[in-house]
Amino acid sequence: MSHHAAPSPVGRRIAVVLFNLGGPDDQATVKPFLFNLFNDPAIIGLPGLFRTPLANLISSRREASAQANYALMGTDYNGGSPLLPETRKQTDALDARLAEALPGDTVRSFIAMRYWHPLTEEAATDVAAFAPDEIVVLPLYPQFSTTTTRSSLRAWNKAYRGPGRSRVVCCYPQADGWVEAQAQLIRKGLAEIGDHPVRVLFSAHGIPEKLVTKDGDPYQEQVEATVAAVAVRAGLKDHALCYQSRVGPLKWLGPSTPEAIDQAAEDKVGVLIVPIAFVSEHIETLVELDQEYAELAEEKGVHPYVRVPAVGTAEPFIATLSDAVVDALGRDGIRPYGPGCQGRWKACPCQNPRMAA
Ligand SMILES: C=CC1=C(C)c2cc3[nH]c(cc4nc(cc5[nH]c(cc1n2)c(C)c5CCC(=O)O)C(CCC(=O)O)=C4C)c(C)c3C=C
Ligand SMILES: [Fe+2]
Ligand SMILES: [Fe+2]
Repeated sequence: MSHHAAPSPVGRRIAVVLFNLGGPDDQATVKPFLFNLFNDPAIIGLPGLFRTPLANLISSRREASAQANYALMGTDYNGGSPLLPETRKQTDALDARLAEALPGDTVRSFIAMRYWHPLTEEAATDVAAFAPDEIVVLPLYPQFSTTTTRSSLRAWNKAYRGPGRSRVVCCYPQADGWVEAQAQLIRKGLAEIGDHPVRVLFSAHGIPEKLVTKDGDPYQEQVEATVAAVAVRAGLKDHALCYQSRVGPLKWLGPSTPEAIDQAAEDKVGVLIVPIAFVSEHIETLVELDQEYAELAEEKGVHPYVRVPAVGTAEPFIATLSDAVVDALGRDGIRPYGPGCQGRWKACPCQNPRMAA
């Protein structure tokens, strides 16, 4: 780890651009947020002529139930998403760490959300005004997917018209601090549970299966790589991977998280559930995992059902983000951070230019 680099004599201006999905600010912005999501060709792969009316239809149809789900997170978030405030905590921690790691440079993080404010286009304007010498693009998605990181990368490349030399971190599925942060949280969860027989259930956000089989999306491969690394680090005996948040008519990656909970019921084990593709708390952890699936587990007699928090500002995770920035400044192009894929992930953007553009 290289977070105590020598002071830079040049005093560079460095912009770190962090990608995430974004979430509504309040109940009124749930629908336009959903519209932006479903109008993304990375989410619905149809020409705009068909996609845009469909996005209108789906966002209207889902509005009321999505609003109700956002409201379940309580009044702290105005009936909207905690994603932006949680992401700000991470950028504050990252800026503090980078100020130490790169003394003499002026480093600033910018949040670029894909579907709600601060949108990628706004971040691009802010970064241009900062007039950086160097730009490091760093997704808050450890695993690369065409639906998340590539979609944001395309939006960023289209929007950014300012100065600076750019490097892109495509992914960091096995970065040391990321894996360590997960392992620490799991050990703590297991200690709280004590002697009950329990399965560690890694739950990742799903994607349609054909993105992997037909389009070569490396997401599944990279999620599996994270799970393998964390399972070794935490010394797990009984663990499984499943996929949550299925939407729409297509076949998604499986097994689904509800199916995995059924399996735990059959096997008469409790569940320690671990969000493995999200780095902060939001509707998919606070509502789907903590409320919907907790109820399902209760119904099925899966006990205990305990959920590990997302890594958030856990020290080893912020160290990974900071080290990834320092590492990226020392090389060119688009690369993963951490134990490199060394060609193991065929579709990794560093091997496969089609994935990166
Ligand atoms: C690894 C992260 C994510 C992947 C991959 C992803 C793919 C994906 N998502 C949808 C549809 C929805 N996602 C929604 C919310 C949401 N998704 C992610 C992350 C990934 N999505 C996050 C962090 C959030 C939370 C935002 C928040 O407000 O807190 C939603 C809206 C909420 C809901 O109604 O459940 C939808 C819809 C698809 C279709 C997809 C891949 C094709
Ligand atoms: Fe999603
Ligand atoms: Fe790679």
